Amino acid sequence: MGTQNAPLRLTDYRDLAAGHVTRPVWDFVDGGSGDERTLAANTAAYDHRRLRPRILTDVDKIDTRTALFGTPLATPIGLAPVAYHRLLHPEGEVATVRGAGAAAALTVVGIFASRTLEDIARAAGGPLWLQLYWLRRRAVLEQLIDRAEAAGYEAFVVTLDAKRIGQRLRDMRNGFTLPEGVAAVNVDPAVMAEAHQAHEADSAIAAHAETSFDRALTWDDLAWLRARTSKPILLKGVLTAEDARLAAEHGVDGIVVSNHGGRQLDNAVPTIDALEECVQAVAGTMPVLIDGGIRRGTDVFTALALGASAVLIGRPFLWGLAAGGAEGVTDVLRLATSELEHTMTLMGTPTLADIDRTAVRP
Ligand SMILES: Cc1cc2nc3c(=O)[nH]c(=O)nc-3n(C[C@H](O)[C@H](O)[C@H](O)COP(=O)(O)O)c2cc1C
Ligand SMILES: O=C(O)C(=O)c1ccccc1
Repeated sequence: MGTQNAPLRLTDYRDLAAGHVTRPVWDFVDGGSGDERTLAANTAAYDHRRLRPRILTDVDKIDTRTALFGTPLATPIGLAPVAYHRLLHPEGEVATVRGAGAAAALTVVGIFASRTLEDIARAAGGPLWLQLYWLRRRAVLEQLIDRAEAAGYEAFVVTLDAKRIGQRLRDMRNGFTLPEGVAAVNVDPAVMAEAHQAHEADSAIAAHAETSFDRALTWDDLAWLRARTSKPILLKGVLTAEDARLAAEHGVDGIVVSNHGGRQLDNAVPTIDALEECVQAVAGTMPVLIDGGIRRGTDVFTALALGASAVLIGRPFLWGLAAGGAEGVTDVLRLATSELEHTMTLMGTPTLADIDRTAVRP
């Protein structure tokens, strides 16, 4: 009676979303790089993790609240930075943050957002962070940092696993280009125009990175960013203990264990398998977030048990956005959080602080 198609799990939103976007947009969102091995491995790596539930603990009340850098969050599940939300919904990032706000969840807005940082901030009901790619034109970065701070963005996430854009065969075959009216409106148009001229033949996405990203960047350059903001800085795309340790040594405030949702280096390690060595390397000195392949409350739980402070979801919220705009995003976040609550109840861990390494079989 009309409820047969009601989504009961995050992946049900995938089916709903498919009918709302064109084939090239679907492929851009759904696809990964190379043979999509890491894309598949991110979710598969959760399949064989086994949980160790405890009995006779008081789970009458379940509490998923947490905080990052002093900002309270209703849920440890936030939204990963994604370019061009207007590919999925006419309101784009404005709808996304309205939806996230209704769930009091964190949104990491992408540098290639398709709405202005200020419009997004006005629509937001929850905390916002801004993701940056390290553009060769540092003046553009500087301007973005100032604008973001003025608009109330609370932290910066620098994505470092995209020195070049991964070899995304689906986009190459589709000759993927941005539809009319979808653009990276926060980045100096000159940066984008340069990219366009230089690499007309590539997918529109690969073209950006080819000319505008700074591939010569090293650890020493982080001092430049550190000097430009007193807000927390997180590095996204860390997959090894070595780099987690270097991040801690270079004065950043957090890391995001990520392989870019299997869209960059194919055969990169699944993120849940990389998490523990990164957590050990920073030894409690900073929050460690993780993204990639999280599709279930049990996946969120596993990541928290292995030491993550919070998790980010990418494609699942895009499915919600495509299928139902702001409400769809809220629904996805609520469903994921209620699955986490369900897992916490059955695991015997009433608060996030009760979840530890012993909850997952080695
Ligand atoms: C369509 C799409 C666009 C993305 N754009 C960006 C981006 O601009 N910057 C970034 O740091 N990560 C980007 N990502 C990667 C996400 O931040 C995140 O790492 C990934 O989606 C997590 O995996 P999941 O989709 O399996 O949850 C993008 C991912 C997707 C699916
Ligand atoms: O598609 C992506 O994953 C991504 O990170 C990106 C990079 C450059 C421009 C647009 C998106």
